[in-house]
Amino acid sequence: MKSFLRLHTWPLVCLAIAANLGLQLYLATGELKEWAQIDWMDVAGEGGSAVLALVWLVMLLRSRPAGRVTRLLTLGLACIFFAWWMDTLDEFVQMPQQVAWDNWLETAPMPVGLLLLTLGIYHLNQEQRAISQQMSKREKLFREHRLFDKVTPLGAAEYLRQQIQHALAEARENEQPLSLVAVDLDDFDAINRRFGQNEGDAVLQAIAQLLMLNLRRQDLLCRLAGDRFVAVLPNTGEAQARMIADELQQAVASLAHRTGQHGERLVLRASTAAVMALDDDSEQLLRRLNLGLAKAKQQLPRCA
Ligand SMILES: Nc1nc2c(ncn2[C@@H]2O[C@H](COP(=O)(O)OP(=O)(O)OP(=O)(O)O)[C@@H](O)[C@H]2O)c(=O)[nH]1
Repeated sequence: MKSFLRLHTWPLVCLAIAANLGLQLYLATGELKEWAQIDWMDVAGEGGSAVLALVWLVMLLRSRPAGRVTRLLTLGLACIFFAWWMDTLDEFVQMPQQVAWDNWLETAPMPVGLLLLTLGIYHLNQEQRAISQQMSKREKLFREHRLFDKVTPLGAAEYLRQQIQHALAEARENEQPLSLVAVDLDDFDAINRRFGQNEGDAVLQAIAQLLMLNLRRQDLLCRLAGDRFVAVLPNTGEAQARMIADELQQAVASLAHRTGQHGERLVLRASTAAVMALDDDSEQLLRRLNLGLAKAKQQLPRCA
């Protein structure tokens, strides 16, 4: 609970301030109703809805990683909670006849909240479709458990090798280019040492999801080893593969990953390499890719 509160301090504090401001405003302007004037059915309906909106908000914040979808859904639910909260206060406080802004406070946040929620659900849907497309590739060989990684939902090294062989054969048959891109986290070992293996696993999972979302429908992402991911890019030349590698590198650098225990923000960086298949077989192609990555790593500034 403590770590949850620490992770989501800002949205929760802002919501508490807004709810409290609403309460203070009503108390300063109106008069508390007599016990007999209170409509308890309305209190139960509107108050219950406000509580449910708050429960949804907490469930959302507990289950989702930070990002645009989470922000939109959080804002939407916060507006909906606020509208129901103000509606509930109305049952306890009699506002003067001439005051009209209380109606605005009760009704205006609701359509705004629903709009934000709709936008959030739209982007969530896009995100899920991208993940499902990647997952469906995994399901093709679902029974071959050993081919799949234990930490991320990706194919492991052997699966990657098989898929490169298939992709090479297909590329030759269709006379199309084929490229590979590798993404390798920089100084990942330090995360394991500082935060432990479980946090390291969480980072690998977040990176796997992020890379999948940034690849195209036809691409296949696998985890080659440790913190090294490889994407197979059908019908892609070297220049385009290089561009995709740069995009993936930027996506990693802008990921806002926070540790599960203390909510510390981790700054992640990755090195990338891109190669296009020439006359090589899958092993030669992977070797060239690893060489490219070793070169990129050599250019990194090293800590003393
Ligand atoms: N948490 C976690 N760590 C892993 C896993 N597989 C490998 N590792 C660790 O990943 C680290 C990889 O270390 P290195 O290859 O030196 O990579 P690095 O620290 O990113 O260094 P550079 O690549 O040179 O920047 C090692 O500490 C491995 O123990 C895994 O499944 N989970």
